[in-house]
Amino acid sequence: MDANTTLSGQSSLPPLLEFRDVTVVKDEKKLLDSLTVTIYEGEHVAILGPNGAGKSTFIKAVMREYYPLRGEDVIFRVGGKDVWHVTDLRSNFGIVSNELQYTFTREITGRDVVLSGFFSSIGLWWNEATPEMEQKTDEVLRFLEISHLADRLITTMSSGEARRFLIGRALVHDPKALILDEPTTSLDLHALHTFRATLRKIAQAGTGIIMVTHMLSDIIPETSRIILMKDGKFCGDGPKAKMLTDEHIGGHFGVPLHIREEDGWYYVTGY
Ligand SMILES: Nc1ncnc2c1ncn2[C@@H]1O[C@H](COP(=O)(O)OP(=O)(O)OP(=O)(O)O)[C@@H](O)[C@H]1O
Repeated sequence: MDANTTLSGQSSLPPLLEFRDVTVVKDEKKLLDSLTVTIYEGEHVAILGPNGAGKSTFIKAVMREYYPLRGEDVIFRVGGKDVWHVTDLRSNFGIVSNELQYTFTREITGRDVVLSGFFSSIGLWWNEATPEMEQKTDEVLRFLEISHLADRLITTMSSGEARRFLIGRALVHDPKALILDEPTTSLDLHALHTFRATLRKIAQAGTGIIMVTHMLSDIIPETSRIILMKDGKFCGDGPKAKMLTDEHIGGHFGVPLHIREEDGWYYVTGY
């Protein structure tokens, strides 16, 4: 429990995300099924679920790529507001996903990838970059300790290096939370180590981390809350130590397994 959370589990900070009874249907298939959740500002949350659970779809709903079916009880609120211009959502959420990384195939530098966060674009419209944007970009590059790589073309970087520039791109708006969709896919051990250190630094600086993953080893020690997702539904939600047990996780993924905790990190063996 962090300093901003009361014994009842309610945060004293304002809700960042409030969903009630959110159902998303595509091609006559229910991708999200009556999701109800409140995530508070500054909370570090991992949403765990097997392949096809609906994790990426949930993120798409948060970013208003998908809208829920209408209903009397439905709440679909971000930062206390029901209606958003999609670009304004960026002040609440910075997003990092593999999907996004694959779109950066053009020959632009790491610095321009970060700067492009101001335009929600892949490339840049040069004449629109203001001195304030340039300054913020430099600040983010320094914070992430990637200034020395900034002039390299993104296409010549390793996956791990490129991933950190994508985080930079997501951070230029000082979002209240960073949303990460299976962020460690294709990272080697060294890249993983650096990436995790970066995430911890962001979490400790006060930006919420909301991560969807099927890997327990992705969950940084700062994460306090685990939400379990399967078949488009949330089927468990609670403090990390209570949720990350052999019984809960084994049952959720449908395999016998053993979970071991070491220095705040969780590892799965025996499956
Ligand atoms: N636009 C769509 N139309 C129809 N079905 C879809 C659409 N998008 C996703 N799905 C289906 O919805 C289910 C959930 O997909 P989603 O990508 O959200 O799962 P996920 O939990 O992120 O999975 P993974 O861990 O494999 O990335 C899958 O069965 C997927 O095939």
